[in-house]
Amino acid sequence: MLTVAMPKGRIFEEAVELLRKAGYNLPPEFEDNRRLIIDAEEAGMRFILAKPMDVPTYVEHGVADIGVAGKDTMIEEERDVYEVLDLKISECYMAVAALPTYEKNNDIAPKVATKYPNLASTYFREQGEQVEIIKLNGSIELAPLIGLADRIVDIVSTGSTLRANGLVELEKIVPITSRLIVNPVSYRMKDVIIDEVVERLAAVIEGEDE
Ligand SMILES: Nc1ncnc2c1ncn2[C@@H]1O[C@H](COP(=O)(O)OP(=O)(O)OP(=O)(O)O)[C@@H](O)[C@H]1O
Ligand SMILES: O=P(O)(O)OC[C@H]1O[C@H](OP(=O)(O)OP(=O)(O)O)[C@H](O)[C@@H]1O
Repeated sequence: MLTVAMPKGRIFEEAVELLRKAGYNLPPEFEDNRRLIIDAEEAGMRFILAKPMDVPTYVEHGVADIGVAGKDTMIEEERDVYEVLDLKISECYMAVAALPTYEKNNDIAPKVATKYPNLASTYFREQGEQVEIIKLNGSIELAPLIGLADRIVDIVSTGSTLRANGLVELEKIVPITSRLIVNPVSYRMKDVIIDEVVERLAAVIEGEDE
């Protein structure tokens, strides 16, 4: 049995679709979103359904052999796991945004609100800019509107959340897609089954790219 950590939320459905296309027979329990552990005996897999940001933690600790995680989560969490395949799902990017009236004032460290404090502080350090990071857990776009922060670092996909809140994108930081990640010990012990999962998923992804 392979234990697979899956992110609840928006990646979940796309990841399930990918696994089904790769020939894994997943039971109807996948449509019941209150279940946190689902056995898919035919596929030889047990799925655990975690918060997206926690998937690398489960995989690093080895309670899941493999998992699906956004690149954003991988950058933020820096867990000791292997990233083996770009699943090319849940495409988006990380960006800096602000109100259109925002002007840089080099004398004061601007406040930056984000759900990704590590990613954001690394980015601004690399830019040579000193900022104060304010960690929030969601609705990041609210921060500049009510004066909590000067800028935000957040995920952009269609851009409609920024537009709806009158914010403008200032810089793109990094493109994001979901990745297949693997626990290093599991990869040694279960290399044959894990390689098969990687190959089957890769074949579907390549087929969809054509
Ligand atoms: N607007 C988006 N479009 C495409 N992919 C996105 C978008 N927002 C987030 N993602 C990707 O999906 C992952 C999970 O996002 P989701 O919004 O489902 O969870 P979350 O906001 O981290 O969790 P929760 O809201 O349960 O705390 C992110 O880590 C990112 O990789
Ligand atoms: O460019 P868009 O297509 O509008 O997508 C971007 C939005 O999607 C995500 O938020 P989510 O819906 O996960 O809500 P959250 O703010 O609670 O994280 C992200 O944090 C942005 O707010």
